[in-house]
Amino acid sequence: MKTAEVIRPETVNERKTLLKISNVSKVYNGEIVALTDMNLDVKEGEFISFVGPSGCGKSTIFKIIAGLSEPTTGTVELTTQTSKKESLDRTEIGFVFQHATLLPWKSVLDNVTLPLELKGVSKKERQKQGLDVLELVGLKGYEKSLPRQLSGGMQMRVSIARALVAKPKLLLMDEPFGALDEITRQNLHYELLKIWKKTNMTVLFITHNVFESVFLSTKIAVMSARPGRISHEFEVPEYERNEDFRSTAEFSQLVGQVSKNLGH
Ligand SMILES: Nc1ncnc2c1ncn2[C@@H]1O[C@H](COP(=O)(O)OP(=O)(O)OP(=O)(O)O)[C@@H](O)[C@H]1O
Repeated sequence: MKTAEVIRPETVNERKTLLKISNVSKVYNGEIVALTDMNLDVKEGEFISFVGPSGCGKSTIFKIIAGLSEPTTGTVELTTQTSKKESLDRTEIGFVFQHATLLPWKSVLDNVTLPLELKGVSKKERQKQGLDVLELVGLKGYEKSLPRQLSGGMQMRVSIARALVAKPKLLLMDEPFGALDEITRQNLHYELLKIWKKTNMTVLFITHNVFESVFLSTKIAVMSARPGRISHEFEVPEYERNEDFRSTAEFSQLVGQVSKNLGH
């Protein structure tokens, strides 16, 4: 079994494991080997970014974690459950995609509360939880708006709110800010970090942007070219994430380290 090279700061994370990916491989149609021998331990409360070349299997591992696809070999365990034997409890996993994928005819509030409606939660309770989560993402007052009346960044906030409304333990974000302009993207970085701290969630985040991965994460998982596996893990020390952090020597050094190991 190949193991990833772990580049650690002095402090070692002692938190409980939330998700364990063990020797996962995925072969599509009996011929396309998307993942091979992938291993990763995710601790509660971590924010892990996945970076790697296009087609290395980042979305594939997210689909396996979410229970939307089965691994060909290996296991993904969320606390005590194993996706090989039974699907993960989806209510504990939220998913945010690159595009907001909102229903255009439904109001912001109705979009956000859709997962609760599907679970049969009463209208009164749905509205309460929906308004709470809209406040959390900074969209208080927009509950009656339609998606087309919002900017791309605001639509993404709605999409994040919809994923948060069911109070997931684990949030999977597949290039959520990839289609946004740089200023909106940076504003959302701060918002997302605030939400992450406030909710104590565990976040897994796919990005092609190394700067973004260093700014947001507690750990960066670098994946090799297809067939993908984790080739390096970088733990990011607990710097205060503010505008100054982006111009520090530590930030540039981490960006350099991660970039140097991409594509290996
Ligand atoms: N349903 C599928 N059937 C067949 N092949 C697939 C399927 N889904 C993904 N693949 C292939 O598996 C490989 C990994 O795809 P995946 O989308 O997981 O990569 P990725 O790292 O997320 O890519 P990108 O960064 O471009 O979004 C690619 O070669 C892709 O073409």
